[in-house]
Amino acid sequence: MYHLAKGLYRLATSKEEYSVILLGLDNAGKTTFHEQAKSLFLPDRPDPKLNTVPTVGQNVSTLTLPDMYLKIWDVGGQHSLRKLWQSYYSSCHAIVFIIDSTDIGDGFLDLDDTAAGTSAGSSNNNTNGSGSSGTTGKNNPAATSSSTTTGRLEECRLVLEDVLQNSETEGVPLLILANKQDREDCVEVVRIKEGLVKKVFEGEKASSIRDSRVLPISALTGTGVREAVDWVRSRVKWNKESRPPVMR
Ligand SMILES: Nc1nc2c(ncn2[C@@H]2O[C@H](COP(=O)(O)OP(=O)(O)OP(=O)(O)O)[C@@H](O)[C@H]2O)c(=O)[nH]1
Ligand SMILES: [Mg+2]
Repeated sequence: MYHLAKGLYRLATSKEEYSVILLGLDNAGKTTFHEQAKSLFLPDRPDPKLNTVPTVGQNVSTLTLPDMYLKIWDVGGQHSLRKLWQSYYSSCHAIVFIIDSTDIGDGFLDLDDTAAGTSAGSSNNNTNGSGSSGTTGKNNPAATSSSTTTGRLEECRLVLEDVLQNSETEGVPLLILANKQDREDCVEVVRIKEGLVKKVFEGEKASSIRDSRVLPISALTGTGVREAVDWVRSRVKWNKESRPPVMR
């Protein structure tokens, strides 16, 4: 009788739990984003700790959303730590890839384009982002020149491609966050979509076309963090047949 009652109680009170991993180069803003998400969605609404230090190892928290628990894995992005990421792939339900929009030059891989003789043409993916639908003078693609410094754009591309090419991430929803949009020197989200993201998706195997989106955020001010969590929430549910949640 006790076991039956316990079982019924568990059934009535349990929720689906999904896991999301935060990836991106070191200094991209993963831990800052994680802090803001915790302050919005942990039951005790803690103040975000914004004086972060580089992550070695992992920070984990479980956000409480109305219809699920969302477990966040915030891992270190330093070069030597990236090989550890793959151990999370098979159990994650979504990937959030965070980009420092102030450390990617002008946002276009123009040297690569010139060498390969390609342009950012139509790509075979369903990436659809939000944000402004035009470019400003400050980020006008026409102003691109091969002498423009590209920051860590190429590194970012290679790392993102490596994540997407791993068979264990196939079909997993991907949210790309163009972070640090509060800064004057940031590259706009539309440009990141048209440059880096389009390029990466052009290389993706047709079989692994995934649900994806690019959103602008400022992890430091918290702008866009709620929308990012909302997107992940809806997509892990849509994808639950491929990657079922655990009950908790
Ligand atoms: N201006 C601005 N600075 C930010 C933003 N997000 C993060 N930063 C700063 O960027 C630096 C790195 O942030 P972290 O969150 O520690 O970066 P990380 O991706 O966790 O770095 P690793 O743990 O080394 O992989 C810190 O100085 C943050 O304050 C943002 O949206 N705007
Ligand atoms: Mg960190």
